[in-house]
Amino acid sequence: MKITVVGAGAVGATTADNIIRRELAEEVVLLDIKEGVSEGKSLDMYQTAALLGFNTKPIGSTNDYEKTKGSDVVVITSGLPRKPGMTREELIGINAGIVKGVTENLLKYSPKAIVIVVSNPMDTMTYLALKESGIPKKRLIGMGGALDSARFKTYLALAMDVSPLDIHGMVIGGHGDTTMIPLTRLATYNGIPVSRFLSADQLEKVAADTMVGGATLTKLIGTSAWYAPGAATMMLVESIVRNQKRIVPCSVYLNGEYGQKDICMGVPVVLGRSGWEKIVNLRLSDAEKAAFEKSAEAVRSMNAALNL
Ligand SMILES: NC(=O)c1ccc[n+]([C@@H]2O[C@H](COP(=O)([O-])OP(=O)(O)OC[C@H]3O[C@@H](n4cnc5c(N)ncnc54)[C@H](O)[C@@H]3O)[C@@H](O)[C@H]2O)c1
Ligand SMILES: O=C(O)C[C@H](O)C(=O)O
Repeated sequence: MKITVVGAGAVGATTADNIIRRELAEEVVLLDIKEGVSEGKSLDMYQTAALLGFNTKPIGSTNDYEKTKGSDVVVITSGLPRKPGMTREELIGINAGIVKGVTENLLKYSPKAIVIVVSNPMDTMTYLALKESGIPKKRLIGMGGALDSARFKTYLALAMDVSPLDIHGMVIGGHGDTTMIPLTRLATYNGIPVSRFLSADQLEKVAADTMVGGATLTKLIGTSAWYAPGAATMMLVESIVRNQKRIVPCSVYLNGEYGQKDICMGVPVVLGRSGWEKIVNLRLSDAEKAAFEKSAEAVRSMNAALNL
């Protein structure tokens, strides 16, 4: 198994680090345009092997795609992160060009790879990667819902003062401050609805905090987050390479599912060795359906800005 991560910045390096620690491949290539950075970070990571005990080898590459040849899974994290006060959508101008070029290069050397898009605005970058590359839809996955769901579970666990491990819940819709849909109605504490433990006001606050989870961290840190994004991306890679068939909300191309066509946005999918294997059809309430439609409208208007 060979995995490539493009972008050796905060998210890319953290993703690669998590992947090698869990030995999800024999080789992990980390590629960046900045001279020496991916080589340096890869060597630094490999120097933890003797301390942490793993055998996966990280390989750095300064923009040399030959080294990525034959990758089974490729992850795209290259692109600008937002600064405090910005929306993810404001990154579209610069990141569209980066994602387009990187996708082309990756598929030239790894035409059969499963592609995971992380760069923001993620749903639109996933759509762009699909339209520009023509890659089969089941091999293209946008990472956002896994992270948003982890934040949702964390805020629920904090409000209930319990372990996040015992919380189950999903966030679907777009990966934007106003487009996410935390599915509070379906969230449980080991199978027991969370509404048995938290008031409607508390649940509303958890949902609101989840939606601005990325913005909150960006304001605190000065740039966007990387620990949970890197772990969430690794979790997608793990479900794919170990064929775990986990159900994870991911941004995938919809062709009528959830009432939407020709758009990539977050819905629960089963992730296995061939990519996303099927879309799980949740029975949404009328309010959730309306929120999904509103979210799709916003994602669609962002896609229109690509002028494809
Ligand atoms: N989808 C999500 O849930 C999620 C979560 C966190 C971050 N993000 C997004 O991921 C992206 C990266 O965030 P970050 O914090 O790692 O940023 P960063 O600035 O730390 O790293 C980005 C890296 O991309 C590299 N890069 C730029 N153009 C490139 C190219 N053409 N080829 C190869 N590498 C190139 C840069 O040199 C830099 O090292 C941002 O767009 C951010 O908004 C998405
Ligand atoms: O918030 C951001 O801009 C980065 C990422 O999408 C996140 O949710 O952490």
